[in-house]
Amino acid sequence: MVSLRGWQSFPEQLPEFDPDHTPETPEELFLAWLTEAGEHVLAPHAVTLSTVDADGAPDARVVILKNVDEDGWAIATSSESPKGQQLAANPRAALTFFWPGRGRQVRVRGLVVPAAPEVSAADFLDRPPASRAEAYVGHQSEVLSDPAKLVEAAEAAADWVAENPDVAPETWTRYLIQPESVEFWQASHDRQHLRVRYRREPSGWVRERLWP
Ligand SMILES: Cc1cc2nc3c(=O)[nH]c(=O)nc-3n(C[C@H](O)[C@H](O)[C@H](O)COP(=O)(O)O)c2cc1C
Repeated sequence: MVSLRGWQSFPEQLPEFDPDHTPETPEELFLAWLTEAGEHVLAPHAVTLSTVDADGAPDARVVILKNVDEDGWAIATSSESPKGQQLAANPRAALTFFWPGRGRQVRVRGLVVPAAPEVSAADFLDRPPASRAEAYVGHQSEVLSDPAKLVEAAEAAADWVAENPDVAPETWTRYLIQPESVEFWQASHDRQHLRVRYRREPSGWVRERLWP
């Protein structure tokens, strides 16, 4: 039996965070934390996307954050994937970033809207050819009973992309998570972890400290 005790969670030296002096918007603070994390950890833009299926059961997987601006926090995937179908039925999601090397977590909850088709197409065409071909392979999360079929489909997808470099599949979708709340969590070695939540109100963002 592997012992799960005694493993170190965070480095000795944790970054500074002053919860009483935060920017007005969560996007500003997030981008500062993301940039800082990028100097220390791999894939700082990898994020757990949680959705809910038609039976109300939660589901979660890691995706890549593509952008953050006033339109929302962007991720991209196939609308035919399980997560795409879940978002069509229930357009709510959570994003969870965790950067152990910085002792930081960011949690985003909100509504999800698909970006305009031309934005999704631009997202797709911006991908390297191998990533575009990967998307054309399709069948994401279906059972693969014969691995030879994947090799065949990958070759056909690569040929298709080479012959159609300007075409994007209609199913490729950029989704925008529009936050209702964003919480920042900073580990502290005295266990009085610092938490600040931004909550969207009609008048703007409300910032509040949370008990750890
Ligand atoms: C680091 C990392 C990044 C990933 N990025 C994406 C992504 O941006 N889009 C995507 O559809 N899947 C991405 N995946 C794969 C997903 O985690 C998942 O396996 C796949 O999308 C199927 O999810 P679903 O069955 O819930 O739809 C990534 C996986 C990892 C580990």
